[in-house]
Amino acid sequence: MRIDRIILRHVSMDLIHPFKTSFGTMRNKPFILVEAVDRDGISGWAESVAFPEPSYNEETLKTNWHLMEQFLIPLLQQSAIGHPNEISARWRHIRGNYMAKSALESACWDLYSKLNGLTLTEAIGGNKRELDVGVSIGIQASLTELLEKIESNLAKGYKRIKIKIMPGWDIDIVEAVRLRFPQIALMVDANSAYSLGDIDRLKKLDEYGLTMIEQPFAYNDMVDHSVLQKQIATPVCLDESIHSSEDARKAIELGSCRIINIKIGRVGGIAESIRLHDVCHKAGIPVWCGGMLESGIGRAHNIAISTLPNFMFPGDTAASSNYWSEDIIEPEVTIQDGVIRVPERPGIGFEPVIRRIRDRTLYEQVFQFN
Ligand SMILES: O=C(O)CCC(=O)C1=CC=C[C@@H](O)[C@@H]1C(=O)O
Ligand SMILES: [Mg+2]
Repeated sequence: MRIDRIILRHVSMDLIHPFKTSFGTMRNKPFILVEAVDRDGISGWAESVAFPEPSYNEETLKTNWHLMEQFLIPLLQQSAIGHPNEISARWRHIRGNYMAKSALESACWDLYSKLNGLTLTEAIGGNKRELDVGVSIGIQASLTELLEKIESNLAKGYKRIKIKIMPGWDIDIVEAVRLRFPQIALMVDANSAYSLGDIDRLKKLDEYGLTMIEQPFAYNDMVDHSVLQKQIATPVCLDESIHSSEDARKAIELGSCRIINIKIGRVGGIAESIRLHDVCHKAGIPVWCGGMLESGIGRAHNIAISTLPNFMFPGDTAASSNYWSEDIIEPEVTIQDGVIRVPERPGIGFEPVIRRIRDRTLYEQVFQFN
């Protein structure tokens, strides 16, 4: 691949519904959109999933822009890239900043796929043509509103319901949801809202047949999660704690979890996501694809990674209409009976709509390659 230029755009999209978790409420999603253009004008696309505040991890939109501009793009400018698998080695001396690395590397995967007439799924080595899909529902103003949201999402066909919990919005809520919907695939995500002192409270969740309890403890913990996992039957799923395939190996070794949520951005890109998937597959630990309220472009990457064989649970890759009045891709991501059909067009398989992107771009910068 001979990249001619990389364009970074600061894009902002309004969510159609506020999304509340244990660490805050989002009403708007600002993010960095990456376009990698080759010398023949073919573009590869991806987005950074870093939030404007360091609430999910320590990265933000601004730290990402700084890392891309000052360190990561200059390393890509040094020489032509053969295969996107080579990219992570170029910046292995740069610590962390996984979401910044992932956005650039993933755009190169899309470009590489298009230049070689492959779908991103084929380039990654995926083997599925359709995916079961779940939906993640934020903390609501009341239990009534939560039950209504679950009802409406089940009616749309979603195969799994994920609800957020935090102290004061947990056991009673899960009990009421399970009472109303005794058979549904139900999971909870605590986003690190609890600590070991809450272990007796969390043990009560074992009574509700949850598919998993996601990230109950600190965003950088494995040890306390292993204490909890030994005391509950419900699988613990790690999200924020896992930044690499090495983290996954250690978490599995410690018995910290029985399931891992893979987010391409959180682990530094597609190549590392594949390595993480393979470590878990070998250890018999199933994975699924989490979401970060992405636009259709990030959603397209999530669809492709979810086609790998050890992605065993419905992911958070809900339809575009669950987030946006209008997405920035065509066609939009849609579901039929809770299933997404994997696109068979080259690359990410969805076309970015330049006019809509322009209408939502607050600032852009072009980085010319020699
Ligand atoms: O619909 C989606 O994109 C998933 C949303 C979601 O559950 C999350 C997004 C971002 C951070 C967290 O709040 C949470 C998660 O941890 O999975
Ligand atoms: Mg999570």
